[in-house]
Amino acid sequence: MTQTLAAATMAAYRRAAGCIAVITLTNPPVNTLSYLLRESFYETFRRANADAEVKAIVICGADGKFCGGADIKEFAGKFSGPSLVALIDDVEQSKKPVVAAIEGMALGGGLELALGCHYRIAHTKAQVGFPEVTLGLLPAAGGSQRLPRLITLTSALELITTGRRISAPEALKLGIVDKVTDKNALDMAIDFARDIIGKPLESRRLSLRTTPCPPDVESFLDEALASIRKHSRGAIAPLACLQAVRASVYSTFDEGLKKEQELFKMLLTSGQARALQYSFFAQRATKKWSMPSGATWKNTSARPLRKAAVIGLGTMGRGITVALIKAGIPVIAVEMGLKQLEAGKTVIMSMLEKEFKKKQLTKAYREMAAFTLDLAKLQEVDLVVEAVFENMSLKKQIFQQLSSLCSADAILCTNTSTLDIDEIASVTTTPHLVVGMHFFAPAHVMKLLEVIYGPRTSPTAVATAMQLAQQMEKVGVVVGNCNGFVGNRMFKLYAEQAYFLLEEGAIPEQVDQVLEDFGFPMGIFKVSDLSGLDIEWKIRQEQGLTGPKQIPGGSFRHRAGGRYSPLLDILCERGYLGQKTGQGWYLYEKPGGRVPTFNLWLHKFLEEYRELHGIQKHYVGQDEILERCLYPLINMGFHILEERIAASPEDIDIIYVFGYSWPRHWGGPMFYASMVGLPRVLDKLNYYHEIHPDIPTLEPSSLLKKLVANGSPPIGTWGAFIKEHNSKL
Ligand SMILES: CCC[C@H](O)CC(=O)SCCNC(=O)CCNC(=O)[C@H](O)C(C)(C)COP(=O)([O-])OP(=O)([O-])OC[C@H]1O[C@@H](n2cnc3c(N)ncnc32)[C@H](O)[C@@H]1OP(=O)([O-])[O-]
Repeated sequence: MTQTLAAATMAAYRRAAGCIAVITLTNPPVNTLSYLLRESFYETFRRANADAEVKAIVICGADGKFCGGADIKEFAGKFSGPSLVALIDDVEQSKKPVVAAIEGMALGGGLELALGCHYRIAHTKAQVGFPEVTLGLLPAAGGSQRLPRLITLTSALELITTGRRISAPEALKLGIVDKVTDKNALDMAIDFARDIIGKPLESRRLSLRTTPCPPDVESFLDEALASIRKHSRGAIAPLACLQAVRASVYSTFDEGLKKEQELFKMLLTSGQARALQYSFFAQRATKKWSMPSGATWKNTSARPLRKAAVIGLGTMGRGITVALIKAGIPVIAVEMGLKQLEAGKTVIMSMLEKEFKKKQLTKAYREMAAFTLDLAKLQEVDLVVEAVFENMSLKKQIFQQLSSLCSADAILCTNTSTLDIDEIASVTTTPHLVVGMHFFAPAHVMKLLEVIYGPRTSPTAVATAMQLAQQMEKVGVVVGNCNGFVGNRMFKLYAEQAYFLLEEGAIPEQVDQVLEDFGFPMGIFKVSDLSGLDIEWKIRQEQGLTGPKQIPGGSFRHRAGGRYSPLLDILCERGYLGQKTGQGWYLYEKPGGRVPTFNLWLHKFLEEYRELHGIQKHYVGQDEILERCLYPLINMGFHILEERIAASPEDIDIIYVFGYSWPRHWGGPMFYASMVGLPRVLDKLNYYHEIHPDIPTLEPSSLLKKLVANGSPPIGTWGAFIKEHNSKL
């Protein structure tokens, strides 16, 4: 019965069952309540209300989607047209019963509109929620006042402050919707509307209710405040959401609405809301990948994947196997030795058990995982992910074998985090099918996937990897081939500066505190302890910076053409590898311990180290810690853009938000730079470079200098700027 309506933005009007007006929100692709739709809705709703033959009204959305909320793009401009608050008030005050028929989704303003209706009928597959907080906002069309009046305060607070989207059956349990159907929600809503004609509506108007409260509401709200403060990592929207919900408890509905508006205006003009909304669109933009050859997501098709293989069942290989199986792709998991195979199998099966139990999936996942030592089995797979140690000769050896064992059109992926994709591809007979798939640990949990193309990688291989990312519910970002690609190449400078700061007088606790106050869940030294210092140590060895393969020519504190901090190497040589050995930058109660405590040995060692090397200790303040750690990383981001390794600043930012826990409310490193102001970033880099001329990575990139010289254009125009100036840079 749901009709496909014309693609014009409008609130379409029709009559059903004689006396029911059906208003269809129509604004593809997700029926956002844009200015045009609000204007049209205002007129259409009045028409339905004024028509004496109409006895009840049903509101639905075109193409099986009720409404995706306010149009986020409009937040950046001047507000015009009828306000959503007033429209929803009209709906609630209507003397005729109004029923929302929710299919697809009712999010943000869409759910607020539904809450203004007297009844809500939802399709069982529909989702509802208030995601505003994830955009740095709060539900500001009465949602923060109506929801707590409808359901328990605990649930309302949880949904509004986290932005969690819930299924229709859960919404029914909580009392947000009145009925759920697995048939056509619109048909049901029309029948329902006919049945309630003439019934009293007062009790259905949520604005007339009071918020039901738990007995000791004050301490409940205080506890909620403390918990939000602890978990919000500096984000202001969750706290504003709490304040709005609090107003629903202590104020009248109208006063609450006023408070909601006040808080909304404050949030809207905050940098955090801009950053989060930028991040929303940036995430979607990464799907629209392109390669320098002109190949894009639009003109390239992915290969179908029926079966995959994973080689190497260490931590990464195990996570990747689970991620593939969760995405419905059967996997042949390969190891070189029986012991490793058995160990990998045991862990993978228990991970799968947990995953499938958690999601209550009944799939026969056991049959989707096969374990073998026999590489010949790889003949039957469409894609292989190699996940062995970060060692070039080992990887080359494996790819050579793959090349002769796999079918001629199998996509060959490497999970390297730093190594040259082209060199790996060079040993195969199908270098066009070799592509990097850089997963982040734990691979079955972390959302990011860097998809790396070498100079010979075909668009089909990239499209297939990106398609696979989507199938695994990951955020894929296509990047070019260079040492460390985008994420690790930038991260290296962040870590490096942190070590330099220790040499110059800082302590790990201080550095970590500043980074955590900025919004990282963990400071760099805690992260290093958690992942194990030896990971970086091995990479340094592989790069010839330390160890038996060290390239001659450097000195103790100067290698590879610049300053070098051997602190991490020294700790590793002494066996201080982090949590797993009970000591690293911090001290732990035992090997495998999780709680970092003050490491007296390290503090003494740092003093001795400075003395031995004649390093003048200086006071390292908060600003210096933040600027020294973040600005060189950002500077490398500009190099990466300039070299076209990343196609846009959005790609870099999404890599950082999803792969490196960059606080989302700061948008990502490149957006953060634009917020701080490019001239400031440039000045500070110049300043630090002058003080530390032996750290070449502090020297500002030519792109940064050029952008500043051209008046620091907005981030959205950097792509065009780079294209235009690339030849001159
Ligand atoms: C006073 C106001 C108060 C109110 O409380 C505030 C709000 O409501 S705040 C809003 C609260 N609402 C939200 O936060 C909901 C945000 N939206 C979503 O979560 C998902 O888009 C949704 C689940 C709806 C569909 O998922 P899916 O099927 O995977 O599809 P997709 O994700 O790929 O999107 C398709 C295209 O639509 C675009 N677009 C989407 N929504 C919006 C929007 N609101 N605006 C603008 N554009 C939007 C999106 O950019 C993309 O464009 P493109 O050019 O094709 O790349």
